[in-house]
Amino acid sequence: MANKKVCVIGMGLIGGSIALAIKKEHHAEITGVDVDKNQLRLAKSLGVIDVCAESLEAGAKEADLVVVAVPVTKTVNILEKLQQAELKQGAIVTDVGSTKQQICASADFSEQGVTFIGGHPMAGSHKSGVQAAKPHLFENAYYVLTPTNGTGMNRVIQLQNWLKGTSARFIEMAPQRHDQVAGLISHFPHIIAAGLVHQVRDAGEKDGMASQLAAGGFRDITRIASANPIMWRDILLQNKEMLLQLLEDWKIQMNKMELLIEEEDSENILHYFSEAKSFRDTLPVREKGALQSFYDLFVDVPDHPGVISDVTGILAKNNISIINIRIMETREDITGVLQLTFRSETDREEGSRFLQQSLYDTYLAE
Ligand SMILES: NC(=O)c1ccc[n+]([C@@H]2O[C@H](COP(=O)([O-])OP(=O)(O)OC[C@H]3O[C@@H](n4cnc5c(N)ncnc54)[C@H](O)[C@@H]3O)[C@@H](O)[C@H]2O)c1
Ligand SMILES: O=C(O)C(=O)C[C@]1(C(=O)O)C=C[C@@H](O)C=C1
Repeated sequence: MANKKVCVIGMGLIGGSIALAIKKEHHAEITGVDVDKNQLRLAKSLGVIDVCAESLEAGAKEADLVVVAVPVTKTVNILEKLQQAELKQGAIVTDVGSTKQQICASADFSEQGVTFIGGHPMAGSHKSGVQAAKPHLFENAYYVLTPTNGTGMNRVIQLQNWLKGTSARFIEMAPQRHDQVAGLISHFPHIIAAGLVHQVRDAGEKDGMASQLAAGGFRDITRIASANPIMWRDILLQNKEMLLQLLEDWKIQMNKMELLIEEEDSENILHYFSEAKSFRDTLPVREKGALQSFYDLFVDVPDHPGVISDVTGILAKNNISIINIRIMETREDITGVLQLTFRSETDREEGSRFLQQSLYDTYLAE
């Protein structure tokens, strides 16, 4: 799509990643808008956008596609402003918000000859800001679109075409259904993660031992508590009814567990964990979406000082980031195994290639 224009409002993690994904597939000029001028300048210097807009209205005016990527309460304000603004006839406006009902209810562009289609790429990170943006952030993730009955099929296809570079899997859903599902698998777990962190903090242990020992499991289950608090405050406020219902269900579940422990009901405690394990084990592991997925690579390493920094150095030199590294127990025939965790299949493949070029043996699990 040559000579086309895209406007991305909100130059953070998601806006930046969408802009990069669009750049991969289209020769469009991308204009960025952000209230934080530093983020906007950074986006320009990183090559995420081509132009910094002076204002929301100026940025959106000539755009064929407008993507709103700000916290969800701000999304509603911005959509209202866009409805008062001059937009290009036939443009598509979309958003990336983690909630859909209030946003979609606030978007009526019919008088402007513009189509609004709500969207939510169901992958992300606890990091914020354009510096964390990646073109492949949504690779293999579900990308929910919420067209209404009146949205032409060709408009949905056009939007999917714009977003082709995300390599995401599009799925259509009604806004209400989206908020139910996202509440269950994303919004509510966030409350629990933050709650667990509060529980440790409030225990107020003087020797700080619990924080010091908080390792593996605790860090895994609470990673998302490090996410942007403004983003999550807004999500909770917009999905109020569903979250209140889920809190009620949770209390019932915890009361049940309280009783089982009180009664030392070993059979049913075992049953509770076994059932959870069976269900958890059936969830897709190599796909993003409801659950974040990671891509592991195993590397045989000799027992030699500096080997870890050599491996990480090779990856860093080639701009491949890893999100975790673990030294696994030594096997008899070789001296050590490093488990490297990548964010995407592409990163893992590239990482493996560069390490093999440096004569490391790499392999996947199983
Ligand atoms: N982070 C995730 O994992 C994730 C995943 C999918 C969807 N989302 C959704 O994406 C949206 C953006 O999240 P993010 O993680 O990119 O946040 P972020 O904090 O990285 O970026 C948000 C950006 O929006 C800007 N902004 C705020 N108000 C603005 C306004 N009125 N006008 C212009 N710019 C404004 C901020 O300055 C910031 O640069 C949210 O709606 C969130 O629910 C987030
Ligand atoms: O991986 C993370 O850090 C996320 O929290 C990503 C996550 C999620 O809950 O899965 C968070 C909010 C978004 O709306 C979509 C994805």
